Amino acid sequence: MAGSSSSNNKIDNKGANSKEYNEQKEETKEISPMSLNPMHQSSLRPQLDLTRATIEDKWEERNPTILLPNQSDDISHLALDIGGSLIKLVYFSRHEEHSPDDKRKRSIKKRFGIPKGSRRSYPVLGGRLHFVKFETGKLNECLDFISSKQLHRGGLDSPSWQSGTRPHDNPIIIKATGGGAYKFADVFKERLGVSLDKEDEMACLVAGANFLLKAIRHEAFTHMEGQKEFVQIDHNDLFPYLLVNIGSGVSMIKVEGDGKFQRVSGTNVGGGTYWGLGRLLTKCKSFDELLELSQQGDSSNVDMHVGDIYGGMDYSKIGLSASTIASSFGKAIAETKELLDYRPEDISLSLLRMISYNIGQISYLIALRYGLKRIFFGGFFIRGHAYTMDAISFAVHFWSNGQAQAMFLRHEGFLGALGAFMSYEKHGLDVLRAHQLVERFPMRFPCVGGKIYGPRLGDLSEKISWMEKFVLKGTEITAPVPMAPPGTTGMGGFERPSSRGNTLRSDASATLNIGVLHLVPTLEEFPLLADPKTYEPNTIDLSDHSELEYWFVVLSEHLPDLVDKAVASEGGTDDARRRGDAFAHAFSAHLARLMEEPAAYGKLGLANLLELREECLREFQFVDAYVTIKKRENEASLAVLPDLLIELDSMNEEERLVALIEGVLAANIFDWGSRACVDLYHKGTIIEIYRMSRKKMQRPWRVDDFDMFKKRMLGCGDKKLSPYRRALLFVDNSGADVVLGMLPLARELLKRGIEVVLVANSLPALNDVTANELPEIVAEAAKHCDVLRKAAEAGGLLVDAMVSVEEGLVDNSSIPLMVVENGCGSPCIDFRQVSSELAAAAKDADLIILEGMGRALHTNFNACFKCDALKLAMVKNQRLAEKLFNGNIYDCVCRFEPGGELR
Ligand SMILES: Nc1ncnc2c1ncn2[C@@H]1O[C@H](COP(=O)(O)OP(=O)(O)O)[C@@H](O)[C@H]1O
Ligand SMILES: CC(C)(COP(=O)(O)O)[C@@H](O)C(=O)NCCC(=O)O
Ligand SMILES: [Mn+2]
Repeated sequence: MAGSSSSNNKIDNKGANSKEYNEQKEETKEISPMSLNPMHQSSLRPQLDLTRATIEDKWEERNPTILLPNQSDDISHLALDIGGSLIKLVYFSRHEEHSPDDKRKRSIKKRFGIPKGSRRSYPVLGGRLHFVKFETGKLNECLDFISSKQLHRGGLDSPSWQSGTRPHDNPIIIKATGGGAYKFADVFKERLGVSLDKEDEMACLVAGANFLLKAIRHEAFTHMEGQKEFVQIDHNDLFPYLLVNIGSGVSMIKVEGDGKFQRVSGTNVGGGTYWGLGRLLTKCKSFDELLELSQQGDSSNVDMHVGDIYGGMDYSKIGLSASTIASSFGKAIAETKELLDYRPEDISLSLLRMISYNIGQISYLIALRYGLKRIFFGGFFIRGHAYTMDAISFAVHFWSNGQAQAMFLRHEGFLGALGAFMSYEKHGLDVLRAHQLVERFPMRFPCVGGKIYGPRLGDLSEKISWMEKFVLKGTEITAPVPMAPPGTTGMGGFERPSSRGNTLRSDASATLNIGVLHLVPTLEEFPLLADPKTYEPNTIDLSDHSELEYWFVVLSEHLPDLVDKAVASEGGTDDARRRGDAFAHAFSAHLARLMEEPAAYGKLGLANLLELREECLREFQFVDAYVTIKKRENEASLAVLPDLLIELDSMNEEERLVALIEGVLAANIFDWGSRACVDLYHKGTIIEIYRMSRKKMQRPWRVDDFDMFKKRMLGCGDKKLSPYRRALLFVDNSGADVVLGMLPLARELLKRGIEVVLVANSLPALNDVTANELPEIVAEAAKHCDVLRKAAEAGGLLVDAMVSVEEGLVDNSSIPLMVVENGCGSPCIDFRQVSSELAAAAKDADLIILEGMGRALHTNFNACFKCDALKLAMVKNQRLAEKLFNGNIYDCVCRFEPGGELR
């Protein structure tokens, strides 16, 4: 059970000894090679130095990069909110998600004229935002942290820090808000040599809240009776709202727009009251201890209820049931009892309820007074604690007679710090939109049963050795992303919030339910989505617990095989094996956490889970787990491609079109992510399995719109429709899937005069082919096929042709075959966030072909596009087949959906 800190749960961690350790202590990290790269210099400071500025990149006429050689890098990427109880830090680290600017990319850029996003104007893009907090009483720890990471000098990746040269006439200025910005200004100057640039606290809270509500999907949620539900806020219908920030004290702010707000009220009974009174009354040593006590409490031993006054009866005339609290702490008037006669657990719970109800009630009254329909609660008093949120929600619901509802924010306590960070105008964070933000959840703290047992896990080797120590002890590991206690005690009812689990997740780095925010400038919304507002990528929402349980088992069972492949991909060395085992433990821990609290990382769909697995592999430095398999399958498939093309060419056009679609569906069987398929691969060679799969392709398929597609392609009788101009083919797996399935289809489209863009992953995921790998595969295929060769040349895919493209020598009369990356590294695709290449290529496209289970079924099965869409996949999972169309494993889907005016 979590929270049972028996001695075998504890280890001797580096610098942590065998006791629970303060998680905020951080060791100085090594400078990564990436950070030494001058390319990673940030180009901003308060005053831009434009001397000797030059313009880079001749191709980017529209938005050339401006190099500022004399621009130093000493603006801070750190902002602070120093409150009465806690110091909150938001800091930026530069981690550009770099892929080499290769020839393929350059030729695509040239063709589509893709700008480099808004990077130049907003230098904070291309990195990560981190959220950390410290107790104000332990200011030194905070100063040590800043100093160890050199955050006040622009971070460890700042060149000015590495060279040790900082111009003395240019003082370091850090944006700070909260009372401590005044109170501790001298300490910051003395210890770090920085000046705090003070920003108004209320303005920061509002700026932070507005940014989060607009830019982060699933930031706001309701919490009633233990149930968390994310609320999608319409950006155009956000204002006005009431922001209630529950810190040490409470501020209530009426927000009417960006920078348009008024602090309309507040109360001195807040988080400081709970912690302060609670400490005096219970002798607790920490806020978390106090909160944890409340979870074992029974407040009826302390509170006076209506029933206590009315002889066990309800006071129904005015709608008060016997169990309603009539007077918090009212029972303590008994003269016969002293403080020690009360259980600290009961006191803590009573206090928590008293304060939460009081804040909820006042908030509702204020919202009523100012005619505000929405109330958002922030501040660290909430601490992602289910019971606290339920109590506040209950109060709002109770006093408004169900008319109003409380909403909470995932970044609850960081509003002010985020607002202060945004006040660095040149960072341009405020122009960021949801599609440029990706939240990730790396392992950060050694955590067992929800408790932290050591300092922040700095680098990979620390992560691995921590895992190994715990494995040796046979202890259950849970992912070190804290979460709220799960479940309810069943004590529910209207008068008593029910979510009182037995565990309290550690307050690790204060990142309760929040991850690291990646700011990715190159991501865009896919322009062909019919309705971006209602688009939901996930077909399967894992909020149905049985669904989550099923996928938990599927992914857990697949792990040993995945680890074997991953380890082999890195040469099977001891180091790779250690990383592989650590990855397995880390991913299992994520799964276990999500089983307990499905909303811990935001709204969870199957696509998120599959992506988490790929990210977790990358975290343990597995660059491409299926690299060998992919290579082998590509070679085998390329060897039989010429025969297949001859066979296809001998058919009439109708037969050929069926054979091509059949071929795509049959070859989609090569999926190393499917348990059933992997078992199958032991039974024959790739080509044998491919043949077997093709033989079984009898129509009608389970979903069979082929005739509609055929009519659109070939026309009907004398009636011919104008051909498509450009098709985007979202390819899936390496080997037969792409070589024997999608390439022949691409060739047919090219022959019909349709431009083809192959859209592939930016990063590896399972055995999916990547955009980087495709030019070589196409080049091999082109050796046996003139159509492909000419098209690939025109599309700048062949090495010689690439040079010609750069020199402008390519014959533009041929129909081009191009390759673009999709911007993701997952087996699924979320069309809200795709690469700028893909977005640019989509502008003239009038046909989309989505292939494979991940892209066409797990995601986008229900997606609508502005143009025609063909969704092709073989279902390689029994449950999914049953769920989607009452079908069976190996059923095939050929779904054609006319878009735009035809729909
Ligand atoms: N680890 C913690 N230590 C102290 N207080 C905490 C902790 N976690 C949550 N809290 C609660 O959060 C309150 C502070 O919230 P915060 O939003 O940071 O306000 P402030 O800016 O006034 O410090 C505390 O008064 C306490 O109720
Ligand atoms: C990850 C995948 C979606 C990839 O499928 P693909 O897109 O390659 O057709 C698929 O392998 C999958 O759903 N696997 C888990 C289900 C199973 O093992 O049955
Ligand atoms: Mn795949």
